[in-house]
Amino acid sequence: MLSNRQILTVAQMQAAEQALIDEGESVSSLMEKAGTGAADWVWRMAAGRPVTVLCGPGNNGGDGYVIARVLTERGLKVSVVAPLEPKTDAARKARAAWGGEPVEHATGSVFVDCLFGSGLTRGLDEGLEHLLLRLARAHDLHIAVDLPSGIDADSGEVLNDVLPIYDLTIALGAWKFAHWMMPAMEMMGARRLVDIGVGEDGETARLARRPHLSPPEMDAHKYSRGLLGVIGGVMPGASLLAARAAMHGGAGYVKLFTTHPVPQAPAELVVEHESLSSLLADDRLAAILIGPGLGRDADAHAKLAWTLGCDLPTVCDADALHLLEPVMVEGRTAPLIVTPHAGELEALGNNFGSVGLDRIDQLTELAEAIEGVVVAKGPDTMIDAPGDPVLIMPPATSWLSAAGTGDVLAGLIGSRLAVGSDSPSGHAVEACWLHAEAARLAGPAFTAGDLIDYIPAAYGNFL
Ligand SMILES: NC(=O)C1=CN([C@@H]2O[C@H](COP(=O)(O)OP(=O)(O)OC[C@H]3O[C@@H](n4cnc5c(N)ncnc54)[C@H](O)[C@@H]3O)[C@@H](O)[C@H]2O)[C@@H](O)CC1
Ligand SMILES: [K+]
Repeated sequence: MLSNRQILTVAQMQAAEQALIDEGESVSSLMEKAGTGAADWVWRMAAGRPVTVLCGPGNNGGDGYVIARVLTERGLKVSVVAPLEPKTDAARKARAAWGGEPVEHATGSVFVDCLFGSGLTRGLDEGLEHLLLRLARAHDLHIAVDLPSGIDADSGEVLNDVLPIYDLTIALGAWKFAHWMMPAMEMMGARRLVDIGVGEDGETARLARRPHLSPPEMDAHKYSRGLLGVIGGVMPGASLLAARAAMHGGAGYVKLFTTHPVPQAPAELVVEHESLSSLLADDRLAAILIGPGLGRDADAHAKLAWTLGCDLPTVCDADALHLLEPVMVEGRTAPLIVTPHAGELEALGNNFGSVGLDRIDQLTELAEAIEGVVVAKGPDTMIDAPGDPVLIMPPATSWLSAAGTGDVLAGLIGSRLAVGSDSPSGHAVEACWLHAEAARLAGPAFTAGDLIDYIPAAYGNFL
């Protein structure tokens, strides 16, 4: 895979292609690069077996004709199915250069979908949907070129009810959002990127880079490594999970502030029962986490308002996200990180006036509104801070869909924020990677408690 991590919208991709054309490329020369690069991947997958290419009317179809030509030249048996005539000059030229005759139907080993790419404007009509599914069923291996046909490149929305599942998706030029967003990413199989010379643009969304963490300084002590205060509430279990995770996330000292008994707290975790105002007055506190197990009553509301008013670096998760209001973040200068899952993102959107938007716009508007970092959790976790490019985490194991894993992530983000060696969004990224890596190491069917046990080993993999 190329190191190119940038993720482009269709409009940005078109602008990037235009920039290459302005520098002397042509649509045909780009198509030749894209098609040849894709053909290399198909060639490897086919391993000598027959290939069927489904070509659509646009330049995605044009890529298909290039693939058909290259693989034929290399001696593979290639069939082309072309339900619609090529409509662009480059696609017509690519078809002529292939020079073969399309067939109505083909069976074989490898099916290559070049029906539509980033130019898809609506779901496939019944005839094309049936053809796509029939061809997919008639082959063992399924490869999508640029994008599986029938999905929206910018939103990752699947526009038809039933579409094939692919073994490999070959992105051309740059990743599109759909490659890394649900539900589309689930049907793509492995993802590979073919370089056609698109340059890096620091402004665009990107895949979050794997972090490099450092061990503590030689002269470090518990306070210099960072003191995190976790504020508990009516459900002690959630804040305890967060605090336990935080103890392994890099902070040198974790305290749990709660008025409720915490019978299972480990000996290393300091549990304080004094009033919140006196606890938060400790000027050694490097960061605060509030939300897991907090509750949503008037007491919880008051705790949240007081905490945010202290203007310390703060992570808000879970219940805090339902209670958070614009007035609570007004005038703050310290970093703020919020960690909503889909439902909490909706609740925050309602409170901060970012409703009726798609997920990316909601994420960026919310980051502006809170003047802080938003970690939109899910199988396609996205991270945004005002003025920064949107970051998307590579997918983690689906075994993370277990109760309490969000509390563990919140604890890790709080811990990294207390360490304070990077930007707040950098710390959010570190925590997401630690979380995903711990989950990978934990194997199948773990609980949130099990996950915590794997954080030190995960940490070791980023040192
Ligand atoms: N523009 C360029 O410079 C390059 C483009 N490339 C390829 O070109 C693709 C984009 O090409 P296009 O913009 O031509 O788009 P597509 O090839 O995705 O298809 C667009 C065509 O399909 C029609 N269409 C859209 N949705 C339809 C539907 N549901 N049913 C029937 N017809 C539909 C459109 O009216 C248009 O004629 C990329 O995905 C990539 O594969 C690559 O060859 C690299 C270079
Ligand atoms: K395609």
